[in-house]
Amino acid sequence: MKQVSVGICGLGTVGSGTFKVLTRNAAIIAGRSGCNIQITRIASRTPRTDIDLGGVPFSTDVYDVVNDPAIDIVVEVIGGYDAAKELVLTAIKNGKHVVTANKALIAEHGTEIFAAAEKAGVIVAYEAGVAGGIPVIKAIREGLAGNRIDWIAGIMNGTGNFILTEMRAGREFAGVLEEAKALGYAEADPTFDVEGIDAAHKLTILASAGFGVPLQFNKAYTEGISKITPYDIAHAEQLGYRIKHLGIARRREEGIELRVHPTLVPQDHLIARVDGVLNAILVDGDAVGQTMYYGPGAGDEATGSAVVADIIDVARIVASGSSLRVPFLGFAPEAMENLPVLEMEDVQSAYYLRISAFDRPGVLAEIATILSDSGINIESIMQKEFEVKDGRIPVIILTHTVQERQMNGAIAELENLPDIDGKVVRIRAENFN
Ligand SMILES: NC(=O)c1ccc[n+]([C@@H]2O[C@H](COP(=O)([O-])OP(=O)(O)OC[C@H]3O[C@@H](n4cnc5c(N)ncnc54)[C@H](O)[C@@H]3O)[C@@H](O)[C@H]2O)c1
Ligand SMILES: N[C@@H](CCO)C(=O)O
Ligand code: NA
Repeated sequence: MKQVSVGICGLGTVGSGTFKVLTRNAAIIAGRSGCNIQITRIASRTPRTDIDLGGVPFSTDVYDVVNDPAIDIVVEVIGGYDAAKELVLTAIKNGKHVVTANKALIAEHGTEIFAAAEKAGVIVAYEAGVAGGIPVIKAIREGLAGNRIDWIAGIMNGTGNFILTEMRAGREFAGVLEEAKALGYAEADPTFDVEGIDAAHKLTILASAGFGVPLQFNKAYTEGISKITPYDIAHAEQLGYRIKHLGIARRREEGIELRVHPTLVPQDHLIARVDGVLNAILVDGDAVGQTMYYGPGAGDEATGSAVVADIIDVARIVASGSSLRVPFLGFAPEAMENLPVLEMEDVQSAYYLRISAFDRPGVLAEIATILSDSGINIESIMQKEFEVKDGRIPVIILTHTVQERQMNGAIAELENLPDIDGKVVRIRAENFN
């Protein structure tokens, strides 16, 4: 049996989950991989006294792992950018395969890292970075390899979904975020979760693997959930929708839509039922139609499950000596297409609007005229007399799909009306057609 030696860098949530899964399921893993996979070194800045490392040498310097000539696979689960990038590039230079859970690193520096790995003839695997334990990278790069993928959309941040789920049950934003941090779901900087940056990292990777376009995180549109109010959650429900924080990547002839924002989804769609820390990714392929991948998007052993699957993949390839590998982003580098990422003004979406109108006769007609003159069709409109407060009444509108540019123009006109008070609240809506 081929010996494969693994070194783990970072013994936090994911590092410890990986250690536990690899250790507990060693016999199953040996059976599946045909290899004797052993953890031979662990390094992490903060030692853990709560885990029995079974005599595996531990140090606080990750370069004890990266520079150990006996190690075949380096697992990078320290997180962050600079130190992680340096670690990964050094491991590659040292001829080691890398398994990482670091989507920020791949989304922002993947092009450089993959090029270095290609040159060195080593593998960089990152399944754990996208939707944690859900094998969605495997599904897209391998299971759906025969399809032209047209769009990918989903809940790709567990912390954000946990917050929205608990807010629907009446809890306050800040308290739920504290709980998500304590449960180990949140990023080191939780604004990455709340403001959609983490989801945009994952979406960037999914779009590349799905469409065969370069990683373009800096072009992704990112809007968080911190401005979502219980009022809008309740009114979306009354319209038959639920608010979810979605990443949406759509391939159109003229380019790629790449956007993360709160989104109204139909209550009877499966995705509306995905609650708590769970994630779900919908992938639409021309041959297969819509498929959905659902499961835990964060957590120690759930994420460890994906890290270990990548380790097994690498071990099988190392053991077989095969040079035929799944390309890092699912397409041969020379087959990647330089499709542009569309400006946000060019994306197409339906919209939920909340307008604070002075309760005067004719105001609804004024609103309807502006929307209709802008080519925007109204799907439904809601106004409740009993909600009048300080002479203002909320008007809730759901529109059909339009170009964001049209909507921006209409909103600017609405906000100029003397009968409208303050800013119009807009939340995009999606029907997955
Ligand atoms: N927590 C999750 O559920 C989850 C899920 C998927 C992906 N991820 C990703 O996995 C990575 C790790 O996340 P985590 O939640 O395990 O973080 P964590 O903070 O729990 O663990 C990171 C560990 O690495 C150590 N570390 C950090 N920098 C170091 C350095 N320069 N040298 C040595 N040790 C260092 C820290 O001391 C800590 O023990 C991140 O990239 C994160 O985005 C996390
Ligand atoms: N902070 C991330 C971890 C998993 O990538 C989340 O909540 O989804
Ligand atoms: Na995954």
